[in-house]
Amino acid sequence: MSPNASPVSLTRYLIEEQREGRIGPNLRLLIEVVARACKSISIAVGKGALGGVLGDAGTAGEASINVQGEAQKKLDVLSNEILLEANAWGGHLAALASEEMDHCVVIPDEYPRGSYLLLFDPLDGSSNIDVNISVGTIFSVLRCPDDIATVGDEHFLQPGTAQVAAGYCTYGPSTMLVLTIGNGTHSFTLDREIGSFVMTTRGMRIPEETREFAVNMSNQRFWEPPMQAYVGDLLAGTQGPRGKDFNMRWVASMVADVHRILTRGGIFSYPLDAKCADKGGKLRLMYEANPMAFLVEQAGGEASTGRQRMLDVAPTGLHQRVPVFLGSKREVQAAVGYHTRHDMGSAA
Ligand SMILES: O=P(O)(O)OC[C@H]1O[C@](O)(COP(=O)(O)O)[C@@H](O)[C@@H]1O
Ligand SMILES: [Mg+2]
Ligand SMILES: [Mg+2]
Repeated sequence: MSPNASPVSLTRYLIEEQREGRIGPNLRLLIEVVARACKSISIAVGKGALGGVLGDAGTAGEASINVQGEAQKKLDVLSNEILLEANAWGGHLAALASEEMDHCVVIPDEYPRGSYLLLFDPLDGSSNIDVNISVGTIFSVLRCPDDIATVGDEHFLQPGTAQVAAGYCTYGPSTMLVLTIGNGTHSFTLDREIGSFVMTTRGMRIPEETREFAVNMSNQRFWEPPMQAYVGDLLAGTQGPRGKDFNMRWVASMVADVHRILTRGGIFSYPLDAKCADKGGKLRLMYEANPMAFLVEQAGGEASTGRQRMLDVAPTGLHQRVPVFLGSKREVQAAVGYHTRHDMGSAA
């Protein structure tokens, strides 16, 4: 446990925040339900091959494909079902949207309509499931407009600044929930013996400077010129204009890469490249980039598309993709600088 952490459970933390008037009882309940679902996913992930949950979803040799055109893993489908079932009874939610579903699921009329919208990436880093590397769940909470007759996908299309809560759960050597309700970013570690999340860092802070970057280098030749120039200068180290050597890490689970950056600094980027340019990027705005941007800003970092603050992007689709740069403030500003200078026509 970090020296500044108080030994409080997630439940107690949320009750304190409610007492302070920062959240209402419905948002508290919603976060508790998501956390409970994450515990179930953690158990399924932890069983691995013994639970029969590894490998691709689908039957009779036919791959199951999601709305993104990506093959689903069994755990993608199972995690999605766990989150849907946990939230289905209503009360706190009006509708849910997921990476794994084409459109939102609206809480049926027979249940009271809640005041929130929940978005999630039920299992992030799917390519790592079968090789026992950390994966995670990412979630974002928005308010549901109250002057509407029926809820639809369009009501989710709110900028990241409208998020009232965001978080992720990482299923690694330990299971950790990292949460913000707009009052700092805090981490909770699952105590498996007692079955509850216990706060292990209150107020995570990302160092402003870094010597570590995270990017999939195999895409280098597909990047735009400003990204080529930026990473070229990182690789030049002490011999180049940055004047320092950089280290590189790439887990290929956004949750794990962002968790490292929240813990010890760094910059994470999934830039625009020629392979994904027609889609706008690789990572999804509503349930990957925006919740991570909220967490990172609340920890003193920055998050950008390279050309715009991430949280200011006006969404146009539930599954919209964006380029992503996030992490240590000065390093994100440096990466954005290359894009700005390039777009202004000067040498990056
Ligand atoms: O395999 P690549 O191209 O390096 O992409 C890795 C990225 O894709 C993702 O796995 C996408 O998430 P999903 O697994 O939820 O589709 C990110 O977690 C990760 O940062
Ligand atoms: Mg993902
Ligand atoms: Mg996913």
